[in-house]
Formats: sequence, structure tokens, C-alpha cells
Amino acid sequence: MPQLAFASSFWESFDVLEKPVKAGVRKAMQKFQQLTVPELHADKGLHLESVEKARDPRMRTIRINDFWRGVVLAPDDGSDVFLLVNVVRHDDAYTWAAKRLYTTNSATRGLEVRNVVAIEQLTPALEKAAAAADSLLFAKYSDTVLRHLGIDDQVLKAVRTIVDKAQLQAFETLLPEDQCEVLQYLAENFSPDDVYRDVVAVRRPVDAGPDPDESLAVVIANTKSRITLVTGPEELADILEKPFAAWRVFLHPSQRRVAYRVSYGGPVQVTGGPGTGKTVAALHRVKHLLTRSPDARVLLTTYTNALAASLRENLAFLLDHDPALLERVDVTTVNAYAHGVVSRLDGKAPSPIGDRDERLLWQRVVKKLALPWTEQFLAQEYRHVVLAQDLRTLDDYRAAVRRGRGSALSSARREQLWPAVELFDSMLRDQRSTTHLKVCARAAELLTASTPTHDHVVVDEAQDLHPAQWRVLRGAVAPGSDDLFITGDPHQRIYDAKVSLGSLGIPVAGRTHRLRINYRSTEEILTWSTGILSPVSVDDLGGEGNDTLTGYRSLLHGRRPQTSGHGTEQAEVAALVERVEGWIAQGIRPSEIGVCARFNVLLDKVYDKLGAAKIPVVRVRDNPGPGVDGVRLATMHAMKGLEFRCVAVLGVTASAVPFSREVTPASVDALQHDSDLLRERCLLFVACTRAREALAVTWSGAASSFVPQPHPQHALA
Ligand SMILES: Nc1ncnc2c1ncn2[C@@H]1O[C@H](COP(=O)(O)OP(=O)(O)OP(=O)(O)O)[C@@H](O)[C@H]1O
Repeated sequence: MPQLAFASSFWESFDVLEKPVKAGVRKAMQKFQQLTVPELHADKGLHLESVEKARDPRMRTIRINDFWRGVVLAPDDGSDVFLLVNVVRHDDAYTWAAKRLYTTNSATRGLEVRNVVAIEQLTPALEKAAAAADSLLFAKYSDTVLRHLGIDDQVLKAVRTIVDKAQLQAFETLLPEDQCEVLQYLAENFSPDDVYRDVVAVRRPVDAGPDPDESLAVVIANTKSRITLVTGPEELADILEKPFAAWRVFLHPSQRRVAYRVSYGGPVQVTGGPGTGKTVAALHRVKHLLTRSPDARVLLTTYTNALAASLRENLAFLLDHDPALLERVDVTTVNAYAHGVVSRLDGKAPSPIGDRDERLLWQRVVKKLALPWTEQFLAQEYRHVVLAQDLRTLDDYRAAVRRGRGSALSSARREQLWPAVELFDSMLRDQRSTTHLKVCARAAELLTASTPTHDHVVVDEAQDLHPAQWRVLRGAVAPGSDDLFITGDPHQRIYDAKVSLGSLGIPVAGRTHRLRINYRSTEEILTWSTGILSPVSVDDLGGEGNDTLTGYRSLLHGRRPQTSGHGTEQAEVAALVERVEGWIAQGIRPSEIGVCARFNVLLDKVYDKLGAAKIPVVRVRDNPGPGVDGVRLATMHAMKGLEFRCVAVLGVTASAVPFSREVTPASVDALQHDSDLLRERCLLFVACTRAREALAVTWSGAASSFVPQPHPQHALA
């Protein structure tokens, strides 16, 4: 009986196939488990046929349905493992298959694939260009060194034409995988010895002989990182049901470099645009820290409880549910961690009030003291100056530098304002409550006088943390090597955070890294979404300068985002229902669709209309587990950190985005006005960058000014 194996290239295409096609794949795969090799060749339904002019004589295609074909590598050496490598539309399948060549890597002994035709076609022209180039990316490595790392003749020729990293990137999808990875590591300045250790030695079978000429079955068995071998029918059903979690195994060298560096001298910061795998890097760092030392305790934090739940789940997955490792990690939000510290060390659980109650309290303060400031101004002054700098007395306040505030306050004015701070604090005390940030301030205070709770802290979604929260994290771990590993994206700052990490005892200078490849969205979605931010500049994570999205790109391609305006909100919601029905008809599960808007009011209407159309629907705030079916509804804020195959962003109208009530008037504080507007812009950016394959942005009436205007050529197309 033949055996069946799946290449990673197959999963990339399988995950996005429509339901009936997936069913066809399942049926075809079952035959590989039921029939003998001669029966397979004779089966009329499967129609296993060779490919004309194929560069690899082992290439075959099989029938999935009238429109789709599977591409299979069939053994021709008497071995019996068939490798399913792709599922492609009927007309493209033969061309795709004809250009691919599978070979055994001489160093790793793994099976690799290249687009042999494209490399052959490109190389001569590039050789000419390289002859005139000032320098070449791999000039310092001799042929012997490269061959020792598995680079073969054809790739070597191409390598000798590569002038820079951008050209290497352009080659990435054409080159054989292990060889490409070796080159990426060298391009990142790893030494050949390091590359041999990290890429080759870990894959090369210990008993590898001098000759790489082994049967296809043996080479397939050597390629565990890219090929899954299936042994029984249950395993087949199981594997085709579960989404393939590539991130567990394949890290881009830039991700691996930051996550698995043996040790850092102090806090390290990893930034990158949406979907560049920052969370993935954080999870792998936790794995590294736990496995490096048997007693280390790690605190892994993120912004919301929902994100903490998903981190917990993914970490368990990455650590193979190993209880000995998992019990040494605490996964939580900073607020929850601070709450725990205060409860433990003060002996009493604090009861913080929510944002709305806090606003009401400031209203009462303003009324009582008849001050010349609005409650919004006072709340911001309290948050950005008093709590941010942990000011306890009027003298402290008088001496404070009010960085980031756009209105000067003289000493006399500060004396006039301070009673408002005292009154707010005393009102809280009277009602035996506090705020989340005050809990953090208290936790930080307690931690300075106590011993750190963890050996390492890993912080995800760091861009929105307030200085009081940073102080808690600073107190959770002793300053020193590998104390803090911080990931975040300042372009996704959607809460009012102004931070200077250096001044909080978290110096990251010289230890900052940037990830640039987006693994989530198509290039079309990225380019469009990046247009939302193109008119503005964004402060970096540590508050020391600006951050940019230069070099940010995706390797995936798809349709351009769809944008449309509607006469009324009702028409907009009706169009949404149709769109969702269309996506579902294409085989997308309702839970793979995210719908978001600035406000819950609009989401309530969507909820009703989708329900009326018999489409299952759930709210993200109700924390539906991954197994619960239903279109996900969320406010733009709640979309943070999530991702969906299809995303509809609704209500992107001029009056809602930016939302004027959330924007401080320029007359009250010009700097705050600008940063509030930026925050609203980032919010739309966050919402749109949750989409993997399809993005639709709609409005009723006038569109938000943040919606990128189509390029004149695109508008005509
Ligand atoms: N090396 C990888 N190989 C395959 N998929 C990856 C890889 N790294 C990340 N991904 C996938 O890309 C998507 C985005 O990753 P992740 O959530 O870590 O990005 P992020 O930078 O934290 O995003 P955001 O800032 O938008 O929250 C996820 O689906 C993840 O599984």
C-alpha cells in the first residue's frame, strides 16, 4: 500500500480553498490509502497523469474536481511515498508543475523545490547587471563555503548575481527552501559556522553518509520541518481538519534571530508593522527562556484578557502542552498582574472603577471646585503628568516637566489645579475604590520594596502601555540580562500612551530589532492600509524618535480592498449582509469573518440583520472560544491583536472616524489634539490590518477623511 505525505506548499493553498474543493481533496487522498500503486495509476476518478515537458519527471497531477487538480510527486525509484505538493486551478496546474524541480539538499539531506525555469530565465540578465555592480551580497563567501552549506550549482550561479537583500527577497519564492534559508541567514550576517549549526546540523540526519543519493521515501522522511507523513485514515482526517500552524516551525531568520538569541545584555525591543510575527517571536522567546534554564519563571503579558487567553493557548501548542514548562509561565495582562501583586502584598484586593465612572468622578470634581478647566483636560493632566511621573505632592507637580502637553501651566496655575488631584484621590478613597492605573502605581511601589516575582518578562502589544504599567513590569524582574523582551508596533497605538522607556529604567538603545515581512495580509491589503497612515509620522515605541514602515511588505497576493459609500446606514448594513453571504458561499466559515465598527450601536444593527438572514453571529467581547461558529463582531478597539480571513470595516463615515468627542479641541491643547487625531487614524489602521485575504471598507454619507484616496490611475482602471 502506498503512503501519503503533504508538503508545506500544499497547506498554503489548501487552507484557503472553498469547502467543496477541500472535500474533493479529502476524497482523492483517501484513495492513496486504499489502493495499491498499480490501482492508483489505473483509477479513472483520480486520473493520475504525468505532466508534459515537466522538469521533474516524477511530477503528476490528479483530478480533484472539474476545476482543480492536485500536484503530486510520485516515486520512480521503487519507494512508495507519494507527496502531495499543491492544489492548483485546472488550467494552471500543468504549468505550475512543469516548472518545479525537487532535489535533495547535499548538506541537510532534505527535499527542496525550486522554480527551475524562472531561475534559468532570470540568471543571465542578472549576471550582466552583477558584472557592473559595485559590490555583491555574498562576495565574501567562497564557493567552497557555500557548497558546504548545501548551495548547489544552479543556485550558486544565481547567488553570484545577488547585489543586495532586496534582490535576495525577490528570489525567495524561487529558490530551494533550505538553500534559501542559508542565504537569508548569511545576509543577516550570521557566520557560516553559525549557519551550519542552526540550519544544517539541526536537519541533517546523524547517520547521513557521504552520498545524498537516497530514495524519495528516505529524503521525505528527512524533511520533517516541511513535510508531514500520514500513516492512517484517522490521522488523515485529523490533519486535513486542523489549520496548519506554520509559525510553530518556520521562523523567518529575522524572527529566529531575535527569538533564539542565547542572551541579551538588557531589555530588548522588537517592532514591526501589523502581522509581522511579533507575537510569534514573543512566544518563541518564552520557549527559549524556559528551555534554557530549568528553573526560570517567565511573565508573559499582553493588553487584554482575550489576547492573554489566545497567547496561553498558542504557548501551550508551541510547548507541546508540556506541564513542566507551562507551570513556569504566567500569561496575563499587566493590570491583572498588578492586581495580584497588590492583593498579595497589601492583603486586600483593590476594586478599580471603569473609564466611565472615572469620567463621572472628574465631572464632580470640576463642579465642586469651579475650575477653569474641563473634566477632559483634568483627566488627561492626571493621566499624562501626575500618574505618568508618579507625582505625589504639589512640590513634585510644581517641578514637573509636562512633556507631551501642549499648554503651559505656570506655577500659580499648578497650585490652582493640584486641589483637583487631591479631591479626585479623596473621592476614590471615600468610596473605597481606585483606578486601574492607581493599582499599577501601588503595585510598582510594593514591588520596589519586595523581591522580583519573575526571572524574565516578555511583553506583547507594548505600544499602549502607560508609564505606571511599565513601572510594574520594571519591578517584576531584576534589571540585568534578559530581563525584558518587548514587542509592539507604535503604528497600532490606539490608547493614549506617551512613554519614554529610557526614563523608566528600561534602556533599549542598541537592542532594538525590526521585523518587516507581513505573514498575515496580502500585499494589496497592506499597501491600501498603509495609505491610512501615510500623511502622518509616528513616535517610536521607546519615545525617543520616529518609527516608520519602510521595507514593510507581504509575500502574499490577492484582491485589492473594496471600498464603497452608501446613501444610508440601512443600505450599508444590507450590503454587508450580502457580502457576508457571498464570503460564506465561497466556503469561508462564519468564524473566519470579522465585522467591525467604531461603535456598538452600529454593531447591534449588524447583529440583528445577520441574525435575520440566518447567519450565525457572535460578539468578540463575549469571548467565544475558537470552536464557536459565528461571524465575529467587534468594535475597532476590540480588533487589536486579532485576525480573520475576511474583514468588513463598517461605518467609516466622516462623523465617526475620527470621533470628535474623543478628540481634544486644539484650543484646549494643541498637542493633545494632534495625538488624539493620530490615535483615531491608527484605530482605522488596526481594524483594516486584521484582514488576511479580503478587506471591505464602507461608509454611509461622507467618507472619513482617513480613507486613502485612490491613485488617479487606479481610479480609471
Ligand atoms: N514564520 C512564520 N511563518 C508562518 N506564519 C507566520 C510566521 N510568523 C507569523 N506568522 C503568522 O502571521 C500572522 C501574524 O503573526 P503575529 O500575530 O505574530 O503578528 P504581529 O506582528 O504580532 O501582529 P499584530 O501587530 O498585527 O498584532 C499569524 O497568523 C501568524 O501565525
